[in-house]
Amino acid sequence: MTAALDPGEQYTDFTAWAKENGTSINGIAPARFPGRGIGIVASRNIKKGEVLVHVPTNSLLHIAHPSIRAINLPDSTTVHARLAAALALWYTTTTKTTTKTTTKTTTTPPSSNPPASYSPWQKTWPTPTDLKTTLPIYYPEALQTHLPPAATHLLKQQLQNLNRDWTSLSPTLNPTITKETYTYTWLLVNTRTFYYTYPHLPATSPLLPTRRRSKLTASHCYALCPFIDYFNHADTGCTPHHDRSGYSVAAERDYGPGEEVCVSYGAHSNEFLMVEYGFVLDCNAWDAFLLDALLVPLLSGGHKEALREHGFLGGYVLACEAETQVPVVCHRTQAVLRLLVLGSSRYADFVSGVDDGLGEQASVNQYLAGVLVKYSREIVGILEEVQDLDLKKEVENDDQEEMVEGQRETLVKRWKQIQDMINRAIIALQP
Ligand SMILES: C[S@@+](CC[C@H](N)C(=O)[O-])C[C@H]1O[C@@H](n2cnc3c(N)ncnc32)[C@H](O)[C@@H]1O
Repeated sequence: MTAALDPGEQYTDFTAWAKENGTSINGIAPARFPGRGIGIVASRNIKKGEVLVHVPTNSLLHIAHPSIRAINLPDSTTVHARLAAALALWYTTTTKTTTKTTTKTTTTPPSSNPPASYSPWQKTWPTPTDLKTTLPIYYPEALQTHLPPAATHLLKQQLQNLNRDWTSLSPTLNPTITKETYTYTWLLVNTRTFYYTYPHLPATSPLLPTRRRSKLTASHCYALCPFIDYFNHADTGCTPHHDRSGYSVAAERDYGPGEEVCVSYGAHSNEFLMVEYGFVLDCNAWDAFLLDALLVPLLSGGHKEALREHGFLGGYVLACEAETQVPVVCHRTQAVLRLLVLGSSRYADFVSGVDDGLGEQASVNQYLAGVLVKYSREIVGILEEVQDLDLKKEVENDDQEEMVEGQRETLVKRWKQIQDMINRAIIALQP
């Protein structure tokens, strides 16, 4: 069990503020966990099923909140962009006032900003440096170019989304908001929002991002939840719940005093956690490695056409059996391997269910083992390259050097996890 440390005075103030605003906190407190920032610790014995925290609807921050609605932004602005713009306005106003006046640290943001009374919460957000230390979007290019393939793809998408939001909003934003500040608040939204379907609003409401609840997609369903945003992630943790009354978290098992209580952000692989949240878990039942970068280059144009027709092009997953940690490949991978090894007619029999494909499993396994052995050798080279990179030339001072060394450590850790998964799969594929 990792020791929980006193998080500091601003967290005591924040907890008092949350309670004053109707949040009920039961048997837990914020604490600092080395390597994980702030998390939530059990302050007494907790029984499975106990509600640990409830944040009332009027303390949640989402785009239907009056303070966010008051900010005049183009209709086409995404929910993510809208929240990030609000936090950027708020952050810029507060930090500007704070630096100008040494004696007065509070500020009254313009009426379009979230209420000044939110400032005890804001003071507990991770700093820009905290995010720079962990998130691959801030890695130097030398490290970014060595990300595993699925992480590279996720980072590209993240950058596209950020740039789309910034490009559409920057002409209308207050000029004091720089791209750097907007990137920071956009990433705060990315790492701290919870899934929210606006249950306090009627099913058809002009305040819903799609006017009708039935039309909502995941990209519309974001809310910031003060206090609940201090739960760190574990692969099996408490599941946050929301309804008309607000957001809550109940214990999914018993906890002892001093134990960290985590929620699950979802069934995410370590590559997803790394790009979206800036960490990888040592033990992750949902971890997986995408084999697309290994298998797709082996396909001919005709192969790709056939796979596309059946909806089987890409998405080839190597995962681990949750209980035994034995590597397993998904059905799509079994299909593409049959196409590569046995040809189109046997592949067609397999995908149509005429043939269960078990008769040729040994030769299919052998083929995949060969592909994985080759990749395992490549990983040895990638690890050497990453460890030998001269990152000193990427930095300006000792603090930044420490930061990039931490980034390198996470990247090396992830590659070693992939190497381990691949090597275990090679063994499991042997006859
Ligand atoms: C919703 S916030 C949780 C509170 C956060 N630790 C803080 O200090 O404000 C999500 C962020 O917490 C960190 N985090 C969450 N779970 C983690 C874990 N299991 N290990 C390391 N960092 C974690 C990551 O930086 C992530 O982006």
